[in-house]
Amino acid sequence: MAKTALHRPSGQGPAPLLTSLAGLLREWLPRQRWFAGKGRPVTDLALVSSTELYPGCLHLLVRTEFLDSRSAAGAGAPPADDCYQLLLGIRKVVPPRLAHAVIGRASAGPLSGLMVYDALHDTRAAGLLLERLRRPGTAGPLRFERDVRVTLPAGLAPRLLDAEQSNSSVVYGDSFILKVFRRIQPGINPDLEVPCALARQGCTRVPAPAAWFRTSQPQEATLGVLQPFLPGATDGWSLALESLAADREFTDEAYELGRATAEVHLALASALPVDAPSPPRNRRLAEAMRERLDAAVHSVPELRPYAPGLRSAFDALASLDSGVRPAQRIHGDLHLGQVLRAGQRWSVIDFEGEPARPLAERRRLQSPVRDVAGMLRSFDYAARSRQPWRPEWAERCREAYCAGYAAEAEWDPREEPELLRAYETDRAVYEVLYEARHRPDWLPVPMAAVGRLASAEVR
Ligand SMILES: Nc1ncnc2c1ncn2[C@@H]1O[C@H](COP(=O)(O)OP(=O)(O)O)[C@@H](O)[C@H]1O
Ligand SMILES: O=P(O)(O)O[C@H]1O[C@H](CO)[C@@H](O[C@H]2O[C@H](CO)[C@@H](O)[C@H](O)[C@H]2O)[C@H](O)[C@H]1O
Repeated sequence: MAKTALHRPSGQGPAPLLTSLAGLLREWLPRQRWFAGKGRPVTDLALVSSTELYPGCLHLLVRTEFLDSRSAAGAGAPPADDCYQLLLGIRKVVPPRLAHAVIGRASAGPLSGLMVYDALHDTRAAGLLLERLRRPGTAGPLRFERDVRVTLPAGLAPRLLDAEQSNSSVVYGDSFILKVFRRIQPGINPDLEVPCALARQGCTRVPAPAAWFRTSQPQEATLGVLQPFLPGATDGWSLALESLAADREFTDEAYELGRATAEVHLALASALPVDAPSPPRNRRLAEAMRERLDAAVHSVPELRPYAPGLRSAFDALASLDSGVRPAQRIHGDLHLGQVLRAGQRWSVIDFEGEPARPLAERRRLQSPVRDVAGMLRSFDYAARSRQPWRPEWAERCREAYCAGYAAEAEWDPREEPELLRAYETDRAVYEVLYEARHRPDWLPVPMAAVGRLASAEVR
């Protein structure tokens, strides 16, 4: 990844503060669910920016450096680095209600002897963050902005979500939810950009951003987005598992979900640029998929025996000379955990894209078939996550989802079999990497799909 100012601090950062925090953070960061360098020790740490949000609460951007022996370059690879957003509380004594949020006691530097904790767990800090968003303005390099047409009441009670997340989210009084991005990359985050564009387009399937904050130093980057909370909503993953446990069909829900996905894609194609299909683009796409597979084989050697079969999916895409959908902005990481159902209606959330990919890549125009493939993989995941495995349940959901999509979009993703297979394969490879890094117990789920896809012919 190209180094940017967010990755390369200017060197004039508040070094004494780092003396207080480096040891604590080096230990604490790799244990966080949202830390992308899982399992790799932090070899170096630097402050990119530090802002006192209010006395006793520091906003930090920190750069972590780690040895990525799993990268395609192997054990001799240069250190990789990431930038993370932290909100740290500093107190002499941490009350018992915040014991679980403690990072440790600083033993040196200006904070010597003081306790440091993750301030997002602190209702006072989370409440003050909402106050900042209610009253647009700046704090050092941070800018707080909002849609002035939305009423943001004062004093909404905050609670930090306890979900398995790539970021951290705080719910305010069941009215709003603030996503605080953890891994920060320069540029506008698609999770702000895309929902704003959809709101302008009048699409109501996606909660519209009500407020957000960003930094302008050392580079422009989105730090957090506040949006309406959908009360009583349940995510698609929980609903699918409930339906499997009760031996119920999920085809009506899958059909509606297909329609909702198509509605969002149509709105995105109107709101943001679209690119005509072309054979060179197919070849470039297939090449990128091959490269990702090679890198994944390096990291997860279990993939190696399947690689030739998986590559054949990418070869089939490369040799297509027509019939591929135009590229447009898409969701980019669509799965059952990214859709919420309240009453009979599906909403779509989390337009960040696959968190491990660079921001520029996530903002690229892509085929909407990629999202369809993501959701198809998710039905398979649900069916395989329980015993007995129910492949026919997943198959019926997949068909219903595509039928719903076709009814709304007026084109059927099943009419693009080479593209669909290539994207499903690419997604399964991503999932193998994701599970190997984050949830090794789940690795057999995408590996089973890899086995199927490697031996599959285009249907
Ligand atoms: N607008 C919303 N209304 C209700 N719940 C939400 C909303 N947005 C997110 N959530 C909840 O927060 C969880 C995490 O949100 P998500 O955007 O997927 O975060 P991350 O990118 O960190 O994974 C979701 O699974 C969902 O349960
Ligand atoms: O954190 P995000 O929601 O942005 O997405 C990441 O984590 C997901 C798991 O929480 C992961 O999704 C995979 O597991 C899901 C079941 O837990 C399954 O429904 C998805 O189909 C499967 O891809 C996702 O890949 C990852 O980017």
